[in-house]
Amino acid sequence: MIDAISFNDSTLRYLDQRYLPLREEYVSTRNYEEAIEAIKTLAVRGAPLIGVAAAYTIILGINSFQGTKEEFPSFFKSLVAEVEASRPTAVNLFFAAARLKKVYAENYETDTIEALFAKMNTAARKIHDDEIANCDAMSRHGVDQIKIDLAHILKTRKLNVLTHCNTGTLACCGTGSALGVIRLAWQEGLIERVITSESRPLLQGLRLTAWELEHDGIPFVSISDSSSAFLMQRGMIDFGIVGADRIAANGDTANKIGTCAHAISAYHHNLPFYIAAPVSTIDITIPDGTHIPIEERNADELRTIFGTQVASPTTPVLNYAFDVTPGKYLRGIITDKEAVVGNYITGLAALMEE
Ligand SMILES: CSC[C@H]1O[C@H](OP(=O)(O)O)[C@H](O)[C@@H]1O
Repeated sequence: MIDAISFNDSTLRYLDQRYLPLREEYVSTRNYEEAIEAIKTLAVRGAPLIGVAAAYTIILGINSFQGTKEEFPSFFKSLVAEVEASRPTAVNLFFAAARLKKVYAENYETDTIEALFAKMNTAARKIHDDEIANCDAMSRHGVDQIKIDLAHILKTRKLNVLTHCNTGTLACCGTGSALGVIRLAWQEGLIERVITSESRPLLQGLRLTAWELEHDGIPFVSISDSSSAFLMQRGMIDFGIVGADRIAANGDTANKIGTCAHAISAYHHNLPFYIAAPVSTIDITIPDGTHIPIEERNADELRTIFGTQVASPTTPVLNYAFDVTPGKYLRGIITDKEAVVGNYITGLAALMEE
């Protein structure tokens, strides 16, 4: 499997996704500020992987601490705040920070600094291990749901699936969320072809998902984001499945910009459209998608294409990195615990109580 991120010998190592597929460049760092910059610039990206990167970044930070035990609380508080400010939408980042803050709160008074740091290291590694395991569980639940919902097509042929952005190993550490479902469905002989939309402006679909699918030998074709409705109209897409950055209690889901258009088109053509995301992406504290903070990114991400100026430097731009798909457009939300279909308010609440 692709080695997207690892942490050994107090060193964070990651595959810099900004240069894929043309360059496979690994970076190793012990500097937490460099790690924060890697999250901000999408050198590492993808909601689950951002959570893992955030956890390891906090470990790099505490490893750099030189003060006394009494000085640690204020250092730790500002360190976590810096990490949490790196990207606002993917709730996994905050989930990971909360896990480490919990270790701190439960052990600071009683432990030595060394013992506390060892427990935080263990917690960070567990977040990583859990995200890898989540992929396998999500894939199983997702394929089982597809076999139910698309049985009428599977009687006579394999399926063509649309996916958006990148939700594979580069985003999830394991086999992937939506791409993990697609990978397992391919292994089980259910997939004819994957259609991956480019995912402007940073082209996670055209660059990263294409690279992962090519790596696996899975047949695919890349399309412009605006092509999906036309392909659905022509019967070239049987269902869609994408990842998520934050899922509200009612199933409204924030994901890469462009997702909502795909979902509405699928709904119009009566095609199933799924979200695949670990439970660590569900934010049960917010009732609906209007409460999800949507990251706005630098205008030059639109005005240029990987360093080449394509629009006037003064062109006004709106560059939202995510949009929110209302739950009513979703056939199901596939998680590592189960596939939630139908009433998301009760289904997601029940999931969080398990
Ligand atoms: C399973 S990754 C979830 C999510 O993360 C991506 O965003 P980004 O590339 O900006 O980190 C995209 O929204 C994926 O669907």
